[in-house]
Amino acid sequence: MTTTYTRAEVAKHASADDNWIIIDDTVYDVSKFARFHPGGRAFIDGVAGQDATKQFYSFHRQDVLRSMAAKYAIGTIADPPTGKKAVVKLAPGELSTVPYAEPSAFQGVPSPYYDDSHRRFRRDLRAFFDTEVMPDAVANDARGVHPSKELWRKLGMRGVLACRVQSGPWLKDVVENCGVQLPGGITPEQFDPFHELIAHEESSGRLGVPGYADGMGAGLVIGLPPVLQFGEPALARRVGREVLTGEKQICLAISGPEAGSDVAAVACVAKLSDCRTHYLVSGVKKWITNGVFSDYFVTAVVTKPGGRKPELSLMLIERGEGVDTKPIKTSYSPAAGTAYVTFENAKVPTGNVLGKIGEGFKLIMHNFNHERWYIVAGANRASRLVVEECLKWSVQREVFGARLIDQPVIRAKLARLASQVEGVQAWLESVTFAMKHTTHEEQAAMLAGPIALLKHFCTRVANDVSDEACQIFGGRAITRTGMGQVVERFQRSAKFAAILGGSEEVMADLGVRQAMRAMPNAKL
Ligand code: HEM
Repeated sequence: MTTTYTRAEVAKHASADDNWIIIDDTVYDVSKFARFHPGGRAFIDGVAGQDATKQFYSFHRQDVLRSMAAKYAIGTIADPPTGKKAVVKLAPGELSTVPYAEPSAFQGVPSPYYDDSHRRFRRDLRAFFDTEVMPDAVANDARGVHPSKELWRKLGMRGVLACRVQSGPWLKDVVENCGVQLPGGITPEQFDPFHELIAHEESSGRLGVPGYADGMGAGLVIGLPPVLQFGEPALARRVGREVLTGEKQICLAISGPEAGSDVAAVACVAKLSDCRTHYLVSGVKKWITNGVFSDYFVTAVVTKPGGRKPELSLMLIERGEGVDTKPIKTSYSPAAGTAYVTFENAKVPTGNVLGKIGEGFKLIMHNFNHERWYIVAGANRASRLVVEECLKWSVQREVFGARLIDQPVIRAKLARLASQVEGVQAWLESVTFAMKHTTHEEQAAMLAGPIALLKHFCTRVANDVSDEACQIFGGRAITRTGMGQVVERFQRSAKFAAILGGSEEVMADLGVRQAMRAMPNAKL
């Protein structure tokens, strides 16, 4: 497409049968397209021979140019308009320059937390997701198609999966023995909780496709750590390698229809066989993210029933005879693979017990702080994306003769949303710094309360972001395609983070109860 045209030349093609238009600096011949235009031909005919940039951005997202419009492009414009800023088009891997669209450290603001390795790491991950994932993610999210096996392998070999579980010897193992390369060329020794934070932000909330993004590893982030930390060494190495290279998939199966967040009420039972070589597991698990396509289920089972305090254990169950999964329809995409899992005398070798029999509750609790921290990373990044959408839309949408951004009421909403998202981010980074410099035991003692309150704060903020973004986008926020699609997907899924990993109410209560433990006999 090397041909260039002047505006005067384009203006000669100004009829319904011979219709050229300009969008940004590109010339499109839309003569044939007009009658297929989803918005009707009148709009297209109405701008024949003209620069339709402003009208185009009133009704379409930029990706329509990359997809549908591309085949009608015939050249570029020789005389771009003077005095106007060109519309920004980010290349894969480039970060947004819209204010508040990225954590401030990635918009040039000095930060004590990040160095060059983190910047390289984020850009490399962004480029990977922009080129390998985003082209299909929106369509697959809508169709409910979860990430393909090929994509999983790429996520594995490009180190994305390995960077989403807590650091440990497994990272070095898959780099040295399985050919996994970490994003941005970082080494396992360099990897720290800030790299992991970035990996969660880039792999989930930033993508704007919540169901599809959860389908790309939510089960792994919470399911694999107990195997790596508490599995027999040979089992941990085998499963760790298979899952981190993207060959196999794993999920965490704790909650059941009888027990939502009440872990002690789990009714899935494991009975030791007479020959004592295996357990037979029977019971049901519900809301198991990635369960539909997982090969492994890290499952909480009752090994000794006993009223309110049954003996709980954790086991790795492999898909096979006696294991059945079916999809649950949730308010976000089936691409997440949310499952109803049934075990019927599923045979589990005793070597697949994680930790010791009876340690289930302790093992589940072991990773709860990390799980909540990861949920905040993804959820706040999703809120931030919606703030970016709101900022862009407020500037491009004109109504009652003025831009939305010219209305004080809109500016007040934007101020509140941006401040809240930045507030969560600042606290999240300070907690991440503390995680980097403390042992697991110190984190349990010092950070359990703050992380619970942070999660509560983050999901309250997401609720506000969802609410206000809907008001800013109006009818477009409840329309699955077109301008408001990111907001529409967000408001259908923002509540997820307020429920899973400990509900908002439980988080608030836990945070205050933890504070009371440390409360001195202080008086006014
Ligand atoms: C090559 C140029 C164009 C292409 C490929 C195109 C494509 C589309 C597509 C795919 C939609 C469906 C909405 C969506 O999913 O985003 C749409 C809707 C629409 N388009 Fe276009 N369009 C073009 C140019 C224009 C222009 C220049 C105008 C106005 C002058 C326009 C006005 C509209 C309107 C009013 C709608 C309906 C929006 C709504 O439902 O709210 N289009 N167009």
